[in-house]
Amino acid sequence: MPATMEDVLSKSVPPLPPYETKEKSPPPPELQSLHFMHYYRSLEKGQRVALLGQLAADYGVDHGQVAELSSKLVHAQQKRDLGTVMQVEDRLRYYLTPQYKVLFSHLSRMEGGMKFLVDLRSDIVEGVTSKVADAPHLREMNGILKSMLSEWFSVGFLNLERITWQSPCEVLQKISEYEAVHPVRNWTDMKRRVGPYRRCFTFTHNAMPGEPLIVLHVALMQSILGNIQAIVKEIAPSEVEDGNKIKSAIFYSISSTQQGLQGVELGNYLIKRVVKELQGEFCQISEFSSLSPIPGFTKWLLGAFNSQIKDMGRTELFLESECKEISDITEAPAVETLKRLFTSNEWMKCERLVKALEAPLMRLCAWYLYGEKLRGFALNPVANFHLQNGAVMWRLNWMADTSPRGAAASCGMMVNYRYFLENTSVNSVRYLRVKHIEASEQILNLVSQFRQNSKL
Ligand SMILES: CC(C)(COP(=O)(O)OP(=O)(O)O)[C@@H](O)C(=O)NCCC(N)=O
Repeated sequence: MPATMEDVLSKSVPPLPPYETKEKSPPPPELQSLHFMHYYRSLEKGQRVALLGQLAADYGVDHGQVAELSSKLVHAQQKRDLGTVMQVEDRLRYYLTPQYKVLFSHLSRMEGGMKFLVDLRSDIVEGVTSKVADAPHLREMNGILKSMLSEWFSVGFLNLERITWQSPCEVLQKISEYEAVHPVRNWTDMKRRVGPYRRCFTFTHNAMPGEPLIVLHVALMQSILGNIQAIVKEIAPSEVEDGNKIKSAIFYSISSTQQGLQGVELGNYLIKRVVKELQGEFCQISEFSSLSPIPGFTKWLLGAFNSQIKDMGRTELFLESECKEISDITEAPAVETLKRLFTSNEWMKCERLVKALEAPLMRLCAWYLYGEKLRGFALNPVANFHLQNGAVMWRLNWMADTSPRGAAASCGMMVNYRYFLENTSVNSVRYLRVKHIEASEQILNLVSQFRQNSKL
């Protein structure tokens, strides 16, 4: 008779030891936790979410115990009995521990257990976002497991590894497969990314050997670049790397490889750690900046454009003079041209059109990055990531990525988020606390041009 979820859970989730013997309770038999791992892995995706929902709901906090202790605490406070208050608070702290936390702790100490927990959290994250399971309990379990993972994957337990052409082939293969920003085309491309004037760093964890947790690609240049083709398409230089030429580090791709570590902020830690590494290697290096894509801009622009056409029969995103110039160049109504613009990169081959579109698209994109918000934070996820890290929205670049991918995502524009090392902490706090976006004069000028010339 196959075991039911309830059987497996009741046998493999160890009870919270009584408060009085919490220090002396032996761990549950490893077999129990192993059984849970094997059973969980045997389930289909949908069954896993159902089990997680049941685990979260039935093996969480003992609410009865918490309620009883809470009333005891109120009573002790009313009697101003500090000794009892302290005792009851310590019990309360203990009994606010969900039962499943004991299971997670045991799993983390088992062979392959950490990777299992990271993958389990990935399923929880998917369950929470897809809302298929008991959301409040699942959200609580997601938070508990995230904070446990944040401790287990804090910087002190992470290994910074530099990937080179001499790294194991399987690691280079993984780096290539994990690249989520500028896909690696072939082994020549991969060799270029770890060759002269390039660095590739990862964080690894001893509990997940051979698994790069997050990958950062860096270009070492004489100045902060505003064009990705100059980085990813360039043929490897014949010259040997000359450290004296290196003044700037451009972070041109960063990719997290474990969805289960979402929210653990590995990207922020990796960037800051790599900055220290590069400062140690190159005494002249003084500038640190990303060269970031702007995923979602074209889609946002098309949405705003279509709703204006639908509501008013015309667009107010572009000046009349701009529409006229576009229509003169294409000998077609500006609206038709602009619609084509958002769905193909043909316009990039027409020099006059590229020139005519620069001013409007740059001011619209600056507004999209600086003005469009989600719960008060930057709507664009890449902007939000770098601003959380304390970077400055520093420079918007025209024709920065003329690949079909760059054209489709953001009409070919890219942005530099610059890390002024002495200001990142202050900028990060201001962004997270009061949602202030630190931006350069170029960005602010483009935003004020938007406010004067375009209407959403
Ligand atoms: C940008 C990335 C690396 C941030 O990862 P991380 O620091 O772990 O984010 P989080 O812990 O804040 O969720 C991650 O969101 C990612 O891989 N995004 C897709 C690729 C990209 N660079 O936009």
